[in-house]
Amino acid sequence: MRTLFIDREVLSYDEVKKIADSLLAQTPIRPKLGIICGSGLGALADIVEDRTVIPYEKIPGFPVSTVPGHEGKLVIGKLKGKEVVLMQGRAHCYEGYPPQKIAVPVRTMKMMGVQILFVTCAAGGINDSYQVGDIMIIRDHINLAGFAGINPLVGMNDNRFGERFPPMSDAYDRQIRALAKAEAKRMGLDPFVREGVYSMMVGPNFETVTECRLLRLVGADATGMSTVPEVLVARHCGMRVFAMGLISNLVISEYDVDEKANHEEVLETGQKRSKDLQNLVAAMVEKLDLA
Ligand SMILES: O=P(O)(O)O[C@@H]1C[C@H](O)[C@@H](CO)O1
Ligand code: HPA
Repeated sequence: MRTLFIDREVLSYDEVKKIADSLLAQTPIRPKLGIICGSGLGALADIVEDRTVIPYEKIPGFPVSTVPGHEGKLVIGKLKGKEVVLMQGRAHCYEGYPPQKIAVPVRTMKMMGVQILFVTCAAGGINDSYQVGDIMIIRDHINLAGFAGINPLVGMNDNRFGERFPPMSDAYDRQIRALAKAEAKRMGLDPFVREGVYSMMVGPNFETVTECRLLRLVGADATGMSTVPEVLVARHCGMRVFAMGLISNLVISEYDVDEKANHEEVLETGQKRSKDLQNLVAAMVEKLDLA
């Protein structure tokens, strides 16, 4: 297969199938739900039972996480009795991976039988009403990296993965978002659960003040460096997607102030909210219809 990017980073349908088959051979679990854990959110793996844990280095073709807060392990097991595969940490384009490489774990999960993908991330709050520790259910995204041509679907399209021109107007599943809001309310988490628009730039630097102001102007409520490529690939291959971002910090949108965004704060906020996120995900999974 030829692409505009580095050919050897694009795995063919058969190559992805081989990875999926080799993972399934290591476990009796047949996952219908996939979960990707963002920066500092890997504690979600603690609620998975009867686990098989496979480090990404041991999965040929998988991109390996190189960033603190991303353990880099695939956890296959049961959550509330449902069979799941969870990525404890992810790889990002800013680590040097072409977006087509970020596609590999998502397509692998699809070929393992996953129908619904939960994507989580840490994000900088842009919306003035947001506070650190809020959980933002993602309603839509702005693929700013895509504006610069960074999109995992660029290249020859293999129709066995999905169609050439997938729609994205309904990328974030309305029913699952409603379930998240209902469960958050039932659990008393609603004071800090929001719903908003996530924007993605590649990073790894945090944004300038003027970039933050631009993001606010174009309608972003929070910004990050991930999630969008995974969502594009998941929708391309027909998965239902739910995504949420933990507002791990507020972006700096005033000139000449002393505060600075930093990864330590991002990880700390993840730790502080980890129980709430575990409880919310567990409650949602319990109610989710995974035929
Ligand atoms: O993987 P996510 O998007 O959760 O991680 C965010 C973006 C950067 O990797 C990092 C910055 O602190 O957190
Ligand atoms: N900007 C971009 N990505 C992020 C941020 C941020 O402020 N916080 C966590 N991930």
